[in-house]
Amino acid sequence: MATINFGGVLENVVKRDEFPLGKAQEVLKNETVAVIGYGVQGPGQALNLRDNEVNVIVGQRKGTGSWKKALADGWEEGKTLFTVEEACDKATVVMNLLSDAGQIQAWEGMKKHLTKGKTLYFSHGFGVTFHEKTGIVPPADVDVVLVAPKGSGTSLRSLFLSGQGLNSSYAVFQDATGKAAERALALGIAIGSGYLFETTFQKEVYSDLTGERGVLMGAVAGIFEAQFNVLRQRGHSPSEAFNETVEEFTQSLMPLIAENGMDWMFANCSTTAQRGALDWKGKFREATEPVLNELYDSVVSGKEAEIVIEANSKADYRNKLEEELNEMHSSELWQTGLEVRKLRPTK
Ligand SMILES: NC(=O)C1=CN([C@@H]2O[C@H](COP(=O)(O)OP(=O)(O)OC[C@H]3O[C@@H](n4cnc5c(N)ncnc54)[C@H](O)[C@@H]3O)[C@@H](O)[C@H]2O)C=CC1
Ligand SMILES: CC(=O)[C@](C)(O)C(=O)O
Ligand SMILES: [Mg+2]
Ligand SMILES: [Mg+2]
Repeated sequence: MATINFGGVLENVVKRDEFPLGKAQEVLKNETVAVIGYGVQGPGQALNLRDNEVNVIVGQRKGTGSWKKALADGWEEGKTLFTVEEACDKATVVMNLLSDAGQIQAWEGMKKHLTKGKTLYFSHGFGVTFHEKTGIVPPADVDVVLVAPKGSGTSLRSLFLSGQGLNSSYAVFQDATGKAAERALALGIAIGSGYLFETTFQKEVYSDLTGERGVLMGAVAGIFEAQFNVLRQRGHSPSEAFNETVEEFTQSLMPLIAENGMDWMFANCSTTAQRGALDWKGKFREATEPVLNELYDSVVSGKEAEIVIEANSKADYRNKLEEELNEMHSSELWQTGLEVRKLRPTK
């Protein structure tokens, strides 16, 4: 553990140099780790574990698209690729990376195999926190832990391959063996996390649902649409509206924020821009803070969980999501984006 001063607040975090991969491998050396679900997080975590020489198998519904993806990634049926229940049976560490709605449907079948001393792992606090809606109540004699990478499984894999890592939170919900925290950290390091910060299942799900509905996805999508629309309505060309809303943000200014913070990005823009942005920033904060509070309340009340469970438990939930993403894809905004991306010079 390292104590870091985050802008005046002290917090304990776990870095790779204090919990090196060798230590994680030692903790996991007698474990059979089953990654259940091969959607987005499944491949990222399973492939990183495999490359880190952890004894890992995959459990997935046979014949699905994800099953085929697992085969294509080199998992072998009957050797390292099994049905969900078979993998849970063989495993000592069960990593539940099914979709949050899928976890509800698969739970009874998985629970049978969670015998004394095993570890049950999640990458989201959803199922356990909203147990009244999900029915996910782990047996008392298993360790229950969480490692939640703060980003897409796709990035978890690509950053691992480039020698970097995504930060993750970790939590212990139930420590039946006295080893739950050590196991959580070992798994966190072995899946390729950057640094790990401690949380609880409840705090993880509250912050995660807020973040993705808010700034990370919902808000950014909404504010892009709003500004693009205003510029188009005021007579600007698609090129101008798109470049001034999205392309400049992702290609020029966002990387500067990532590199050295918001003030650094501001400092690299004109004094004209700085003056105006500093003046308007407060207005945007005030306009959005009530919306974010409304969102947080909706998360805490369980309403967001209910909506997700109801929608994503339907047989055709993927078609419905795809339809909505297609609508986004075919909008003038994102069709402009498609063309603008093609116009990016290549080396
Ligand atoms: N997508 C991401 O990058 C992130 C996901 N998470 C969390 O990780 C977990 C997994 O998420 P994703 O990878 O996005 O899941 P996903 O939506 O890609 O689904 C994963 C797998 O679940 C399987 N599945 C769905 N319903 C099933 C059922 N009834 N029975 C058996 N299998 C079923 C699907 O075949 C699929 O392969 C979730 O708890 C999610 O909140 C956390 C951080 C980021
Ligand atoms: C990628 C991630 O961490 C999200 C946005 O919370 C999710 O996919 O659920
Ligand atoms: Mg998240
Ligand atoms: Mg999430």
